[in-house]
Amino acid sequence: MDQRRSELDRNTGTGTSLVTLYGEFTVTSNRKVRCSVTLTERDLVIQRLTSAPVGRNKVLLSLKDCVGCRAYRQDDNADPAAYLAAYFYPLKRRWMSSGVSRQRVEQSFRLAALQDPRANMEEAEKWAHAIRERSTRQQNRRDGVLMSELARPCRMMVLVNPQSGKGQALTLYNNHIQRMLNEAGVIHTLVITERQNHAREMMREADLSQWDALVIMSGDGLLYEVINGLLERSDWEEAIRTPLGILPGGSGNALAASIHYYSGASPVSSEELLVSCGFLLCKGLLSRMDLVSIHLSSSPRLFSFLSLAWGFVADVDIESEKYRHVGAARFTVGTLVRLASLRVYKGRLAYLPAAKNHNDEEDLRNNLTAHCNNHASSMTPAPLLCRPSRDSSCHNTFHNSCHSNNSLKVRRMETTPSRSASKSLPGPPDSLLLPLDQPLPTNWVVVPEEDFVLMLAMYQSHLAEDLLAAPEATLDDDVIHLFYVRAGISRAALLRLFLAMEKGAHLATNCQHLVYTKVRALRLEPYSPKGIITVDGEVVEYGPLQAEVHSGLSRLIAG
Ligand SMILES: Nc1ncnc2c1ncn2[C@@H]1O[C@H](COP(=O)(O)OP(=O)(O)OP(=O)(O)O)[C@@H](O)[C@H]1O
Repeated sequence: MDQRRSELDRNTGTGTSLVTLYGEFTVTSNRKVRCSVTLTERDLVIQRLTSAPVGRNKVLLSLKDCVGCRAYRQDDNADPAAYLAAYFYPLKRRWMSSGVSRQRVEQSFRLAALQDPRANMEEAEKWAHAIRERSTRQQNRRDGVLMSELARPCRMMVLVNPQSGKGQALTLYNNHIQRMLNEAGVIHTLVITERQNHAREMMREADLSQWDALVIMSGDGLLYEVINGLLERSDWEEAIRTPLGILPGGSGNALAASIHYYSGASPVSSEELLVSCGFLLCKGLLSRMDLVSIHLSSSPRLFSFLSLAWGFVADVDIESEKYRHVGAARFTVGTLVRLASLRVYKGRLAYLPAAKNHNDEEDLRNNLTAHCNNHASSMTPAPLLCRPSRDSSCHNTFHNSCHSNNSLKVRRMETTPSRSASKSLPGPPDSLLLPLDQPLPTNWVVVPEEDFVLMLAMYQSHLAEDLLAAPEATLDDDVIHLFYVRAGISRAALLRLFLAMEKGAHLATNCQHLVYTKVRALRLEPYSPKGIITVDGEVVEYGPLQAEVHSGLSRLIAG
C-alpha cells in the first residue's frame, strides 16, 4: 500500500502533501465500481480501480471547494454498509463560454469492509470528520473568523422575500440553497417575508440568542431593512454583531455581486451568482462590513451598507423598477431611457477627504482647530480625479465658512442635533458631522460646481450585478467611494461611462466630467425642490443630507 500511496502522490501532483487517510470503497451509485480514495491535507483523490489508464479514472477535488461531508446508513437493516457523501463546488469552465463558475460535484461511497454495521459507520464517520476538518483548515482566512468556530452546528434564519426580483426567490431557495445548507450541516429556518417592513419589525423584536446568523435572500432592500431593524434595538451594539449573510434573489443584487467579486472569482450572474454566494455562505468566513449613517433633514437617522445616490443613478434605479421582469438588465434599459431625457441636478456637495493613512487621520483631527481660522483651501487635500491636472482648480474656490469657536469637539458636543438625537436613538454616535443646518467643519472640501448629472457614494464594489462602480472598494475599508459627474457631459460620454462600468473600467475612460475621491463623510444639499435620493436602492426623504462611515460596524459572511 505504501508503494501505491507514493505512486498516488506522484500521479496526483499533490507532491509533499501528506496522505492522511486511504481506503478502497465502491461508489454508491454502482456497487461494481471500486475505487481507491485518498485524503491528503489539501485534496480528496478518487481513482477507479480498473485496468484503464490512470488519468481518465482519477478525480482530484480541492478541499477548499468542499462545503460539507456526512456519514450515514441506509434504511435497509440487512445492509451492513455505511455511506460517505462529500459535497464540492469547484470552479469549472462553463459550457460554450470562456468563463468559470462553481458547479456542484457530489462524491459518495459505500463502506462495507466489515460485517459489523457499527464498525463500518465508525469508519465512515472518521472519514467525514477528517474531510470536514481539513476543508476548514484549507480556508484562506486572512483576518476573518469562521462561523464553525463560533457556533456548531450553526443555526441560521433565512429570510426570503418571495416578491423580490422576478418573483422566483423561493424557487431558487428550493432549487439550490436548501440543499447547499443541508450539505454544509447548517440548521436553518426559512422565514418568508410577507410585506414591506416585515423584516425590519422582526429584527426589532427577535430573540437573537436563537440565531448564529441572519441570511437575506432577496435584493438589497431586505438587508437594508434588517440592518436598520437591528440598529433600532436598545441592544443595538450586540445585535449588529450578529453575522449576516446575503443571497441574490432580487434584480440588483449589488452586495451579493460585491462579495463574489471580493472572492476573486470571475464575473457571473443569475443562478451562478447564487451558487457562488451559497458556497461562500456555507464556507462561513466572517468579515467586518462598514456601515454608513445617514442624516436626513426630518426623518430619523438611518444606516446604509451599499450606496447613496442622487441624480441620474437614483432616477434610473427607481424608474427602472417597472422593468424588473428583465432581471439585472433593468438598469441597462433604465439607463437608455433616462439618457433620452438627460437633465442637470443643482445642489451643493461637500465631503471630508479620507486620510491616506492613520497618521494623516490623526493629524486631520488634531489640526481641525488650528486650521479653523485659516483659509480653508490651504489645507484641502486634492481629490483623486480622472484628470487631476484639469480639476485641481476646484480647490481654489473652496468656500466653507468657519466657526469662531476654537474647539470643534466642544462645539459638536454642545450643538450637534444629530449627536443629541443619536443619544436617544440607538446606534453609534457620529463623530465627524455637525448639524445639517450649521456650516461645514473647515477641513471639509466643498465641490465648486453646483450643476451635476449624478452623485454616487459607494461603500461596496458593485452597484448592481453587472455594474462594478467602485473596483477598489473592500468590505471594511472605512471609506466612502464618492463619484460625481459634472454637468456638461454628453449623452454619448455618459453612456460610455456606464458601459465601461460593467467591467469597472469607467475610471480609465479619461472622462473629464467624472470625479472620484475617497471620503469619510459627505454632505449634499440639493437645490431643486423635487427629486430622488436613494439609499441602498430605496427612496428616502428628498432634501439635504449628510453621511459618515462607521468602520466595520456589522459582520458579513463573505469569502
Ligand atoms: N412579501 C412581500 N411582498 C411585498 N414586498 C415585500 C415582501 N417582502 C419584503 N418586501 C419588500 O420588498 C422590498 C424590495 O425588496 P428587495 O430590494 O430585497 O428586492 P428587489 O426590489 O426585488 O431587489 P432589487 O432591489 O435588487 O431589485 C423591500 O423593501 C421589502 O421590504
